[in-house]
Amino acid sequence: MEVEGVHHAYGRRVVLRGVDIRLAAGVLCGIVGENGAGKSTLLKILSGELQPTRGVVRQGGRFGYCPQHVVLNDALTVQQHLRFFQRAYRLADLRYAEEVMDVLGFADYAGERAGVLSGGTRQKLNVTLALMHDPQVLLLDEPYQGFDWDTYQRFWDLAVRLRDAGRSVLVVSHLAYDTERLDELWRLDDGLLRPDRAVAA
Ligand SMILES: Nc1ncnc2c1ncn2[C@@H]1O[C@H](COP(=O)(O)OP(=O)(O)OP(=O)(O)O)[C@@H](O)[C@H]1O
Repeated sequence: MEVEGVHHAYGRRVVLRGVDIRLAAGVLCGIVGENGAGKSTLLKILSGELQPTRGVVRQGGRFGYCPQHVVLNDALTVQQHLRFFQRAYRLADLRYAEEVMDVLGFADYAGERAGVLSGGTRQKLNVTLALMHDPQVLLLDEPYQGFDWDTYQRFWDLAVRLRDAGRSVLVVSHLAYDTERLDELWRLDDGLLRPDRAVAA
């Protein structure tokens, strides 16, 4: 995925002022920035949910997008969500989804309606729905919000595993914890992305 000169404004509020980034295969990349810096706006543009005011986004292959705000249907069970997305992604089975559920530790909730799940469990489902078709490019907006410590650790293990399997993983957060797990770290500030630290992979 390649992004060149992306600008975005909401009315007169300019949020992005020329963002460039290249997300290579087999790279685990982080973007940090203060609240309101424009991180979610950038991810919405990368995922195609939002059209930039100006600039180019080039992407190839399957991608998975985990939005910051969980989008679930409270009346449907976890299993029904998986089936719905299985159809949308045209998957033959749910084996990989079930593997991700095991890693995130919520396989026991398959029969529960989304409306009764705890915030952290809703987020686990949100992440699973973004991952279950094994995308080549993964865009994760504050993916570990509400996770307990164990799940948080397992989430990072999974992110590293996906990176090692050649996927591009982009994690956006307002907190820069665990930066040693990342290959690249960028800071979004004043509408521009600047390298915070670059580690040779
Ligand atoms: N639909 C919108 N209309 C108008 N302004 C918006 C809209 N969405 C976001 N903004 C504004 O754009 C700026 C960037 O918002 P964005 O959600 O991208 O920031 P963020 O870095 O993801 O913040 P946070 O860490 O709090 O999630 C903020 O000032 C926000 O108020």
